[in-house]
Amino acid sequence: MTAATTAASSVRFERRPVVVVMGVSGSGKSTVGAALALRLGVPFLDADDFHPPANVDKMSRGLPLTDVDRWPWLEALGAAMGARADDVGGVVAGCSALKRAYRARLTDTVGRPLVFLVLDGRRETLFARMSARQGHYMPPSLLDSQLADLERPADDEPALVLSIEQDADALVAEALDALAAMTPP
Ligand SMILES: Nc1ncnc2c1ncn2[C@@H]1O[C@H](COP(=O)(O)OP(=O)(O)OP(=O)(O)O)[C@@H](O)[C@H]1O
Ligand SMILES: O=C(O)[C@H](O)[C@@H](O)[C@H](O)[C@H](O)CO
Repeated sequence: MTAATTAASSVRFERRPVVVVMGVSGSGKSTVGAALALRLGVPFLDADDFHPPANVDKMSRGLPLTDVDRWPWLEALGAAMGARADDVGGVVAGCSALKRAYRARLTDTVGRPLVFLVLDGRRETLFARMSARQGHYMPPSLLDSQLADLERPADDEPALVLSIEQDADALVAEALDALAAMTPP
């Protein structure tokens, strides 16, 4: 079942949803975000594609990113989200957005109301999914640093929380239901 924060209950989009699918590595941001964007008929932006090579190199070597590494990356993603939202009225991005300050920076850069869809679940589930995944630069050894950095959205942040202990289709269906209430008919 979807849990919505108080702030999320008052979000209304002018045209189509502007969404950040967030969570730690392995939570399903790319999988769920891409499927959700397809169903909404809006572009999908994967934050993985916005990292400078130095960030990817660092993560590949098993080193967690710092705030300094993440600010320019968040700003680049936020700017691209704002441009897509201006063009087509909505956009879905998949981005870890682990800390409150990162979400605030993204929101400021996008320059319009957005909703954070939080993919949350057990460490065991996350570790198993990261370990089973092929050909991704992010090693499972970085999961604990991701969980240590994670600040779950507070009640005054516009967020919907979804459990990853269900399949991706069910997650997308829940997200569509919740977003429908925020979108004009
Ligand atoms: N709800 C789900 N049920 C089962 N498997 C899933 C689910 N969501 C994602 N997966 C699988 O788990 C793995 C991690 O998913 P995905 O790559 O989408 O996560 P991510 O949050 O984008 O990770 P990263 O931040 O590291 O890029 C993938 O192999 C994906 O197929
Ligand atoms: O904030 C971060 O530490 C990074 O963005 C990571 O979360 C990766 O981008 C991604 O999750 C792995 O693919």
